[in-house]
Parts: sequence; C-alpha cells; structure tokens
Amino acid sequence: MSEPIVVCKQLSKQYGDKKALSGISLSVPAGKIVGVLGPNGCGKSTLFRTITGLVQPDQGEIRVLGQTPGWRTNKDIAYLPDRARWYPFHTTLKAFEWGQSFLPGFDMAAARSFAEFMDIELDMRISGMSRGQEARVMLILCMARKVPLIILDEPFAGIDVISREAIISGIIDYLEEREQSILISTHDIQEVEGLFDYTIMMNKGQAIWTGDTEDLRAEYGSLHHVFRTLYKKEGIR
Ligand SMILES: Nc1ncnc2c1ncn2[C@@H]1O[C@H](COP(=O)(O)OP(=O)(O)OP(=O)(O)O)[C@@H](O)[C@H]1O
Repeated sequence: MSEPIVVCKQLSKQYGDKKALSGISLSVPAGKIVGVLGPNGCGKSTLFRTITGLVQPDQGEIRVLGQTPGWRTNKDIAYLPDRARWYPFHTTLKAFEWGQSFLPGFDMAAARSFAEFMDIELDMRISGMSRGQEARVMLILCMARKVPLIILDEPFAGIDVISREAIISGIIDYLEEREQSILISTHDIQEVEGLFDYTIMMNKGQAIWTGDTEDLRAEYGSLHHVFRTLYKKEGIR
C-alpha cells in the first residue's frame, strides 16, 4: 500500500480563545473515499484549510502527499471550500473553460459528462441557477480534475436528497476506475453513508475515531447510530 496521503501530528490552531484544532493526530490512507464527520464548529474546515496550506498551524506537524502543504502540493489537490460561489455572469461552459486554462489536471471531457449526468446545461448562466445547480457546477470543477487528492467541504449542501443519491452513486462509479483519494466533510451522514471507505469522526478539534467504515459499522452499527453513540460519550459542546 502507498504512503498515507495526509499525516497530522498533534496539530493545533487557535483563533483568539477558540481552539479550532486541538492537537489532532491522524493518518489518512491513499486511494480511499474518506468522510470527515462531526458537528458544527468541530474543526473540519480548519483541517481542510491546513491541508491546503491556507491556514498555518500554531503547533504540530502536517505532511500532505509527503510534503509540507504549499504551492508544490496544491497543484495536486482539487479543493472545494465551504460556501464556494462561482462568477454569476459566467455560463457552465465558461466555468469549465476557465478550469481547463487554470486548474492543473482539469479534464474537459470528464466535466462535460459530469454535467450531462448531473443535469446541468452548458449554456446556463450561474446567476440563473438554483443553489443546488450551482453546487453541482462547483462539485464538477473539482471532480473533473485528474489529481491525486480531492477535498470537498460540504459539497452536497443545497443539493436535494434524491439528486444527492444519484450524484453519489455516479461519483462512486467514476472513482472505481481512478486512483484518487477524496476527503469529504458532511453533516448529512444518513444520506452519504454508502460513500465512505474510511471515516474520521471529529469533535472539539480532535479526531475521536478514525478507521475503515466497515470496522466502524461492525463496532457500532450504522453511521447514524455511531454518530449518536460517539458524540453522546464525548459530549458535544
Ligand atoms: N477565521 C476564523 N476566525 C475566527 N474563528 C474561526 C475562524 N475559522 C474557524 N474559526 C472557529 O474555529 C472553530 C472551528 O471552525 P471550522 O469552520 O473549522 O468548523 P467546522 O467543523 O468546519 O464547522 P461547520 O460544520 O459549521 O462548517 C469554530 O469555533 C469557528 O468559529
């Protein structure tokens, strides 16, 4: 098996008196779809921003794709931040052309087939799109990149449950032929249960459980049940 894609050791980040990351340690295996789960404010986005080098940790160590995060690693990462928005006056096609010009590894043919599959018209302007349609365009801009690591922060927010299921099964099929690693944060555990090979459960800036999702299910039952059991034990702030 190849090297872990992300390794954190005792990583901490504080904003004023708020601890966003509180000595988190984890090792993310390569080639998996990894769910990063946890309640609001537990540090998921801060962890992703640290992995992409946008946030410098106060303490601890982090290695991404075997290196310190920064411009060298970022060409190999497709990152969808939370609350990402696109230029309102661009059409889908214009967004994809922008992707082809500026995003390393962007595959126009893959983007077009994702758009067809997700029911997104290429000539539609972003300003005329619903929240769920815009979320799909943002998702496609990341998923269509042939890079070793894709990071999606709440990618399904705004996408209805029925479409979400279809999108998730499309993503699973697509990824079966690829050797990419994906980190996905979400609150909607029930709707995305089947997606994750590996799970990181976070609370209060720490990882309270990490491992193969199968093992987690074997230990606790469904992810929904896990969520309730683990967080009850930990106590959510
Ligand atoms: N730039 C910032 N300035 C001040 N506080 C911040 C900043 N970024 C994050 N925080 C705080 O750090 C904590 C962790 O935030 P973070 O956004 O990482 O959590 P999250 O798990 O992604 O939350 P959510 O699920 O609500 O998106 C929160 O208490 C948040 O208020």
